[in-house]
Amino acid sequence: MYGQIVRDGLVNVTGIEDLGLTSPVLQRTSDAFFKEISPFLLHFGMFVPTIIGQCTPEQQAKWLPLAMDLKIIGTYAQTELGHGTFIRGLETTATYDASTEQFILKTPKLSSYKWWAGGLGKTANHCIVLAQLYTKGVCHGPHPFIVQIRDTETHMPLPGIKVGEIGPKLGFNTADNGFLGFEDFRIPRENLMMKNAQVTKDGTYVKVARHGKLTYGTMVFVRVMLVSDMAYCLAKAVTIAVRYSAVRRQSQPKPDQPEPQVLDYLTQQHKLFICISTAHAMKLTSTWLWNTFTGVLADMRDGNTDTLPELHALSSCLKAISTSDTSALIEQCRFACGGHGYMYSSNLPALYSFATATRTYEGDYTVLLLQTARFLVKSWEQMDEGKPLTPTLAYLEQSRNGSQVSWDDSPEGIVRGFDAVAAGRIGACVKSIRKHINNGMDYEDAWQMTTVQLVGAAEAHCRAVICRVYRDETARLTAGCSPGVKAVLDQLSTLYLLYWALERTGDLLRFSSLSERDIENLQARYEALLLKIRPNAVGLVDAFDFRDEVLMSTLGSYDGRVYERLMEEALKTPLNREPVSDSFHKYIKPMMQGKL
Ligand SMILES: CC(C)(COP(=O)(O)OP(=O)(O)OC[C@H]1O[C@@H](n2cnc3c(N)ncnc32)[C@H](O)[C@@H]1OP(=O)(O)O)[C@@H](O)C(=O)NCCC(=O)NCCSC(=O)/C=C/CCCCCCCCCCCCC(=O)O
Ligand SMILES: Cc1cc2nc3c(=O)[nH]c(=O)nc-3n(C[C@H](O)[C@H](O)[C@H](O)COP(=O)(O)OP(=O)(O)OC[C@H]3O[C@@H](n4cnc5c(N)ncnc54)[C@H](O)[C@@H]3O)c2cc1C
Repeated sequence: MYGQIVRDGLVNVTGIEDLGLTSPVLQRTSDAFFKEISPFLLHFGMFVPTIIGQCTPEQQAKWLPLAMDLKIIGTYAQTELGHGTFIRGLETTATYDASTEQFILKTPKLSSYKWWAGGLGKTANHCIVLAQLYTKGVCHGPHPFIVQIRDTETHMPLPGIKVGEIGPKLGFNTADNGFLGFEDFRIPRENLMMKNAQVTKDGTYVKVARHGKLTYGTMVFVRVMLVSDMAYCLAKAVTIAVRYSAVRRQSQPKPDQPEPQVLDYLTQQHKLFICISTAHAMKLTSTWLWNTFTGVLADMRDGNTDTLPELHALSSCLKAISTSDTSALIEQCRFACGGHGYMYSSNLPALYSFATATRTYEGDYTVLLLQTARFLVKSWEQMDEGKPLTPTLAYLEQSRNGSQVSWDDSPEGIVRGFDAVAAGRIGACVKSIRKHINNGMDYEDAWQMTTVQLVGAAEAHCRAVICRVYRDETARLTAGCSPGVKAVLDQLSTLYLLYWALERTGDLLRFSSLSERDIENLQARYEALLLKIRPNAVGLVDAFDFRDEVLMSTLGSYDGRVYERLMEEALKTPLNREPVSDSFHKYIKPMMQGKL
């Protein structure tokens, strides 16, 4: 099994390398080899980006060619058995020994063991290790080190290294996630990645970065990438589910009528068409976020970190919401395919297990939304002090006078409605925190007592950002399209707004003049729009243009031969190699004869 995985991974990687392509393409093409992920994903997805983001030019000149030519294979080992979210609580230490100009790595107890790094179990021979940096008796917090853990010739773990595979998981089972422990393991001083902080030969710590959190930069990059990845995963899942729903005929709503395609049921359209819209919404938002990200990087290259807090807040909530929505909607696609959606050969289980993992790794959902909430509350307080708001929070101004937004069910009006909900929920959080403080709580406790509302406020902010970006980008990109294409894409973006307006009627009643009659109108418009989209549903998923080799699905193949493919796959299963399993003779027959 593992051997096949590595072979396929290398065919994929070397094929991409020969074509001179980059890691996102690796992620895309690896889908033709793996239903889950390549064992080399962490190498290209985090090890290489960390060398680029955390190393000096001299260090990059040494390590980057080795990594890009696969002369070394790396991963990213930050999480430990005892800590994943709380990076400042990581227990692995790197203590500088000036007499030898080395760092001594230690995992002082079991909970300090690195745990989870993809590819660490059996594939990688190097890794990025986040460890608490000690020099001259002072701890300077977690810093990144590049560490060789295996002999590049024999692949044996180096002396002082304990490494292995963590065992089966819900998914990601082609990633050999591993554990790693250090017993007084020495590395050269130069293996501290020194772009943002340095240690001189005599052990003096020199802070270089203009911002205290640049060590967390790789995580911001991956969070930005994952929004795009989620769009891609959801597009695959809804392609499978819509194509299957066009093939599947079931039940008889009208006597003496043939069984209809299940795609003709309004409830099926309700399950699936939001998935098509959301895939588009996430893709357009991910491109917008990527452009924001590259803009902030450019600012930081000019020494300006002022735009980093907003990027952190955006990448945190968009990663949280895109992964949460995608996990839920891929499961909805599975539900829409009945029993056959539960078959591994449908590929929906693997897509779900990948997406639901992404809701956790690279930053847990709740934790990241609270990071965004921290930025929202700070922005509200700055607005109160008359300071300017960042672009994505301009809508807070409308809440300054506290007047209720009048409901307008045009697409632009619905977008403004979501702005009002976000502003209202952030304001309610600020009010709650201030109430608790006035009642004698300190700020930290007042914050903790408001965290349920803060998570909701961050989600509302994120939803408002997605709605606005999706609406604006659709208008911009369809300006040059044919009327027919423009009409269909406008239907999808309007469906997204109507769907979420109906999901959030409580908030809209609270923070806008939405009435019960307005809700009835929204529901009627939504249902009518589902019917309008139905004729184009298969064409819309075909437009995602997934080859069968990438979709890897008995239910979603282009030719629609679902039952034949299900049976073909069933007959391949090892249990069907012999008509009678030897377990019959060993166990069942003796049991039937009372001999067990
Ligand atoms: C942020 C934490 C939760 C807390 O950190 P802490 O140090 O305690 O800070 P705070 O006290 O909370 O805040 C202090 C201030 O710092 C600001 N801050 C915090 N973080 C950042 C940041 N990242 N950037 C900037 N600023 C930041 C914060 O706002 C405060 O500011 P202020 O005082 O309010 O002004 C932190 O502990 C944390 O981040 N925890 C989460 C841990 C985590 O994310 N771990 C990830 C481990 S690695 C992992 O999980 C790997 C998984 C496998 C990945 C596989 C996929 C990889 C490749 C994907 C490539 C896909 C390609 C496909 C492309 C395509 O589809 O096209
Ligand atoms: C498939 C997979 C692959 C991974 N790959 C890697 C890898 O390659 N490299 C790597 O370093 N790591 C990796 N990880 C680890 C991953 O980054 C962590 O699991 C993730 O960051 C969550 O941290 P945790 O496990 O400590 O969860 P915890 O934070 O312990 O979460 C447990 C609960 O505590 C809650 N919680 C925690 N802190 C707070 C708070 N401040 N306020 C409110 N609630 C809170 C969470 O919301 C959650 O409900 C991987 C994980 C998975 C699942």
